[in-house]
Amino acid sequence: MTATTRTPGSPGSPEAAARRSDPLTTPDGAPWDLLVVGGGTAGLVAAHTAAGFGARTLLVERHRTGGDCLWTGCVPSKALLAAAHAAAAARQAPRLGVHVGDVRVDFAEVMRHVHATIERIEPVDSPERLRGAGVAVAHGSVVMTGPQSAVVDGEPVRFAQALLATGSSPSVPGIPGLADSDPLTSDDVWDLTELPGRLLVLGGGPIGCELGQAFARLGSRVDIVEAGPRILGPEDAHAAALVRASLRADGVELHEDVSLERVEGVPGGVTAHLSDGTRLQADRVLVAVGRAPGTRDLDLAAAGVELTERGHVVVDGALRTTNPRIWAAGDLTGHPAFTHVAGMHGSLAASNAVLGLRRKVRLDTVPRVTYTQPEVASFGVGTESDDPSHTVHRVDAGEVDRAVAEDDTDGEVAVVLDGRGRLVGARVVGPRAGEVLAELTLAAQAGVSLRTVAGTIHPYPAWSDGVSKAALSRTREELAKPVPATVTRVLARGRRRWVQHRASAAAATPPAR
Ligand SMILES: Cc1cc2nc3c(=O)[nH]c(=O)nc-3n(C[C@H](O)[C@H](O)[C@H](O)COP(=O)(O)OP(=O)(O)OC[C@H]3O[C@@H](n4cnc5c(N)ncnc54)[C@H](O)[C@@H]3O)c2cc1C
Ligand SMILES: NC(=O)c1ccc[n+]([C@@H]2O[C@H](COP(=O)([O-])OP(=O)(O)OC[C@H]3O[C@@H](n4cnc5c(N)ncnc54)[C@H](O)[C@@H]3O)[C@@H](O)[C@H]2O)c1
Repeated sequence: MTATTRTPGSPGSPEAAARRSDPLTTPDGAPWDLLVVGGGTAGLVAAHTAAGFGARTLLVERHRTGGDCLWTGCVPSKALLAAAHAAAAARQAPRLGVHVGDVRVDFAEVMRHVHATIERIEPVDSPERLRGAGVAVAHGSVVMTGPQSAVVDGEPVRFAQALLATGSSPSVPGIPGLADSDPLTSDDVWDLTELPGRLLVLGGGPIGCELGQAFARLGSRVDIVEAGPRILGPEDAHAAALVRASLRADGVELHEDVSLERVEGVPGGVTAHLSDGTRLQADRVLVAVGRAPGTRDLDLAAAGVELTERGHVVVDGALRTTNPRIWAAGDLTGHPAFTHVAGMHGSLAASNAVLGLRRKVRLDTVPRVTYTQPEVASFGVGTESDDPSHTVHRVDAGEVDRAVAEDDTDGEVAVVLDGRGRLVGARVVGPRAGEVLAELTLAAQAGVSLRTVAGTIHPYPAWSDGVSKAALSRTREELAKPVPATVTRVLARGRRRWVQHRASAAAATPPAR
């Protein structure tokens, strides 16, 4: 934990290292081949890719490289969930005959684990790693001044091409009294030193459900207020129902299809007034109602880069903006806001820019995983598709022996096929759902048929047995159709006659001496 014992900003501290800037001009004064704006996942991967191809690349980051994922997103949230799920596993152990006594959570230690996790991963995303790969790194805020020019904290910089990767930040709605209640967001919840006794989570999307469950399992009394009809809106009703039941078992109070009308400060906390008349008391409010693209301060109009109504950068399938010399990747594009998308798109946009390619993004196989318990993982067409040509094959976790052995059967594997039998979507709910889904994502991406998945030997009793069973159920259904059923019956009958014929021929032949 040396980083926390140094004086912030002192020479040699991580803060000072993050602020060290390379010159904004190339050694010969020519424009940069690629200016990368933003050092989150999209910018980091783009800069590494471009420099790897020999492009003279400058990355400018205004805060700290690593972006949302490392400092305030995926990494701390999964570290917090690891502690929360460990507490829940200890509490649930008696159902397997294991008694661990009272479970005690030390929140300060949990947060030390969260920050130690960030610290262990940080070097991978560091300016030193970028410089080692041949990327020049500068600290500062970029503002565009023209189609091929910008300033970094007022200093001019010229580029042949640029790649925008400024990400997104939490939205805080203008609900009366909310701003005055000092609400937490995913940006600063990691600074908490004490577990809030009562936490009101506004928004039941992935952040609201993951953090709501985490805080409940660590000991907070949690209310989640979701304005939409149900939590985890893009997932289907069955997946949401399984997560809802699990959250309730953790003691979370869910208020779905209800909005927060106003927040009133009271001694020691707030009273939240909901549209159904409910009043909730809370010590803190955590706002998780979506994110706004980081495009406001860039003066993109000066560069000829158009924005959508919601402020996302307009990009074509090759991630080129309306300025043909400027590309964009990550959360600011409005593509699914995930680290794996930001990374893949950062790499693709950089290769397109530097090598003059026109490779296109593919969005139909983008996986999304919510790391609640049960975990929910899906891609492509949902199981509630109203296209009559789509068929859905489901396997309940109760049919998966591993789930039975672990007494964890609240889940399922479901695959969606189009009218031509192609895999166009899948959803897995249960332990390691993200890992289990990966095989199906690859199959859809590579155009591998479900019959090939069914014919692949899956280890028993792995969680992937559910995928194998779903694929086999489809194959059996295919074989039961009139034509294949007739063909297989005819083949079996013919084979039986042939075997009988050979047996009687052998019986009629005298044995050789
Ligand atoms: C709580 C939470 C949990 C999450 N969990 C997951 C998860 O489990 N899995 C997953 O795939 N995704 C997860 N995400 C989403 C994921 O973090 C983002 O999709 C991803 O980090 C986006 O990367 P990015 O590069 O587009 O943007 P960012 O990481 O936001 O990077 C943008 C960078 O640009 C810099 N910047 C902005 N403006 C300027 C400027 N003018 N000049 C210079 N620099 C600038 C910023 O300082 C920032 O460092 C989570 C998000 C949150 C909030
Ligand atoms: N596991 C993961 O991959 C993961 C985890 C967390 C976040 N993320 C990414 O971060 C993004 C942002 O997450 P998020 O959960 O903040 O946003 P979100 O947009 O995915 O969900 C926000 C939820 O808040 C609800 N909502 C909106 N306004 C509201 C209001 N005034 N009151 C109550 N509810 C309201 C919406 O109906 C929605 O259900 C996600 O879209 C996701 O891409 C990913």
